[in-house]
Amino acid sequence: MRIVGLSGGIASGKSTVSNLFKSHGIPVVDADVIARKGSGGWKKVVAAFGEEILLENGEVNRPMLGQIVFSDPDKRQFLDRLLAPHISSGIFWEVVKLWLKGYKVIVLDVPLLFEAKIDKFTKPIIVVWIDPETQKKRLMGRDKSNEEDAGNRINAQMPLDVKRNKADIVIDNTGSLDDLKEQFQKVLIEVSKPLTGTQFWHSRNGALVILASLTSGLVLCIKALS
Ligand SMILES: CC(C)(COP(=O)(O)OP(=O)(O)OC[C@H]1O[C@@H](n2cnc3c(N)ncnc32)[C@H](O)[C@@H]1O)[C@@H](O)C(=O)NCCC(=O)NCCS
Ligand SMILES: Nc1ncnc2c1ncn2[C@@H]1O[C@H](COP(=O)(O)OP(=O)(O)OP(=O)(O)O)[C@@H](O)[C@H]1O
Repeated sequence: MRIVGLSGGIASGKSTVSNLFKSHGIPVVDADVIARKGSGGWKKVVAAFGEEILLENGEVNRPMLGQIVFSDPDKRQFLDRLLAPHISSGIFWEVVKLWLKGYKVIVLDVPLLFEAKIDKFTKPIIVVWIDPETQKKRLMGRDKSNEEDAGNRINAQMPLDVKRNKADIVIDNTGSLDDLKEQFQKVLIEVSKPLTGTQFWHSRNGALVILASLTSGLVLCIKALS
């Protein structure tokens, strides 16, 4: 199985690229662990930040929690530590489900792929890059936020240029959506190439071949001994 890593900076265009993968039939696992009411991550967030962080329907008020953690680095690190095990196990089980379904290529959309050291499990690693000015503009436009708030969120992450240097494939999303789609076509060809030997043996079909070989080997041994 090929596990492609997808990362980038805030508002650099990861979700837009994710949607392109999905529209081409490639499943995307994302790291959203606190959304579901009653989940382990949700319970920890409520215990740590209080019920005032909840909306009337019991879901986490994400803009409110974002406001709290992005204006206080200690609280953000605390939230990260709280959620890290849930993020890892959530991703792991989603990958297992897709493996069982026989998918050969899947994408992990993880904003903090490098920070959380999940990059070592993914190949290739795609980073959606954008120039800093356009990033701030798009972030402020999308979230209707001011410059200070946008700056806090951008500064909470590893600099995008550092992420770019760690990438196998860089998508530059500074231009138009058509530019992005053009680059995406090349990326799609790259990630859809035949699996390498290791990736094949790590896929469900590879595991079935191993199982079938072991079973027939065992049967032959038993026959030879009887
Ligand atoms: C802070 C929260 C409530 C904000 O929720 P909201 O719906 O407003 O934003 P969303 O989840 O879509 O995140 C938007 C972007 O913010 C950035 N971001 C999110 N969390 C963090 C963080 N802890 N540190 C740095 N950047 C972050 C990412 O680029 C992300 O793509 C939420 O992101 C959260 O719970 N974050 C902590 C855990 C987490 O999901 N970490 C990122 C996954 S590895
Ligand atoms: N090439 C583009 N041209 C113009 N707008 C774009 C382009 N790509 C993305 N956008 C817009 O920029 C904003 C950020 O994009 P998107 O939500 O995909 O980023 P993201 O990296 O997933 O963000 P986050 O880190 O906050 O989850 C959105 O409003 C999106 O519609």
